[in-house]
Amino acid sequence: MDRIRIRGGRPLRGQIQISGAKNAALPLMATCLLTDQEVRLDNVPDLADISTMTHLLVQHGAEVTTKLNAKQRSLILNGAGVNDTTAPYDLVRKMRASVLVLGPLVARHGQARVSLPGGCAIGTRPVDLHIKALQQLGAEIELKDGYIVASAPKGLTGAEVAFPKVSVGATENLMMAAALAKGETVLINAAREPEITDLAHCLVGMGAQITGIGSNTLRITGVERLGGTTHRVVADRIEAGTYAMAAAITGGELDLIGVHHDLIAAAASSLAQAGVEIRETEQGLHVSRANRPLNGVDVMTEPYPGFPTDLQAQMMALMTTADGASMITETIFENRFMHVPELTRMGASINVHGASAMVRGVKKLTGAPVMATDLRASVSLVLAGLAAEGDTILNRVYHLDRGYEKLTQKLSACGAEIERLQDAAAE
Ligand SMILES: CC(=O)N[C@H]1[C@@H](OP(=O)(O)OP(=O)(O)OC[C@H]2O[C@@H](n3ccc(=O)[nH]c3=O)[C@H](O)[C@@H]2O)O[C@H](CO)[C@@H](O)[C@@H]1O
Ligand SMILES: C=C(OP(=O)(O)O)C(=O)O
Repeated sequence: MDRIRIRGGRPLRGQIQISGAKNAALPLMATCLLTDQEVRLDNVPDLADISTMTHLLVQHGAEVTTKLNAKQRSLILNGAGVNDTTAPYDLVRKMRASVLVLGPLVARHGQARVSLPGGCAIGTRPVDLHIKALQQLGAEIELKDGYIVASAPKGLTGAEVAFPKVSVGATENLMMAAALAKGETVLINAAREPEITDLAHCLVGMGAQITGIGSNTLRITGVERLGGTTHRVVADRIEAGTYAMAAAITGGELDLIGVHHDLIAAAASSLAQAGVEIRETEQGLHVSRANRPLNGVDVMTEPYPGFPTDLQAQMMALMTTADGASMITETIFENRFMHVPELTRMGASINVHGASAMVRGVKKLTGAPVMATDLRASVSLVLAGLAAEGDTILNRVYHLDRGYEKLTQKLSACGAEIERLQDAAAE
């Protein structure tokens, strides 16, 4: 298995092009199941999760073609030939976002058999909200042999759905299903993440009728059929936030190209409180901590527009070297502190009490062999390695391949000493 070796201590300087968002591209790809016309997605990142979603859609009978040019990667998806409504365990277990095919399949094909995703390193992650809400739209659903078996032979009917808890995936699944249901669906307490807004705009491009986009109440009037569209995937705010924190932890400065301040407002505000300068430029954002101290700040994860859980591990890595203490509270997932023991092995001082971690800044981190069990925990160790004295060897690099396009190339172009060691070369 590949590893990454980092020799820390070099401030990052330069430009990083921010890729299209994984968490926007995945639901956008599922929209091809709603129509027999072509959906073209531009600015799609080259990631393992995108390949997994491609395999799943092809397994359903969709055609997926990749088009590359110097500037971007596009996918052309065609769901005209969809003839298999099963999402098998082997693909769903690799990537939980596979459950996003459930709503489109049952809405357009009247049936779906989707493996239950199960838990993962960050928590139990049930899909009860997806199931209950689809039942409210008239789908008959039973759980059988580890699968969600859904049917709606006469189609779905719009309804008022009040989510008891904010869920990104459930909002996305229901938005796609409701777009083809009869009559009006109202989604109350819907998630408002930029990836949801992006999906809504794409659906509108396909002919869906949606109002309240960007708010927590979405009104969707179903249409008989949806058509094709061309849509550009929104910039990856989590990738941008990660590189902003990489600039900060190394005491460097970076230009992040292609991202807007609004997308990372909560993280930018925490970084500003910590003493990091962030300003908008014509092309994106300039992030700088050159020659400035870093202060400890308290952070609590919340649904958008709050501080994103997907940046919690990276923020914690940053806080390990701040002046003073920082309290980091995770409210979205029950088990998202898997990075703590590894950061501690690199010299960090962190005590976890339930959902909160008290981080006391230390003068320096030291390199170590480390590994993590999920994507963002893994990248937090990369950030720690960039700042640490000596060498860090990161194992289980496949987690990073799920969510960071060209990670080592982007960082080394900005002066990081980082390389990927392939199998045999790995120590
Ligand atoms: C592919 C993708 O976009 N993944 C993101 C998405 O995941 P995902 O869509 O899985 O996350 P949700 O917003 O659904 O989860 C939020 C919370 O609700 C709970 N829950 C969710 C559904 C459900 O049916 N029942 C239930 O109890 C979850 O266990 C979790 O505690 O949003 C998360 C929260 O911003 C991000 O960390 C993930 O990166
Ligand atoms: C948790 C994440 O992804 P997923 O929901 O696909 O596991 C993530 O992107 O940090």
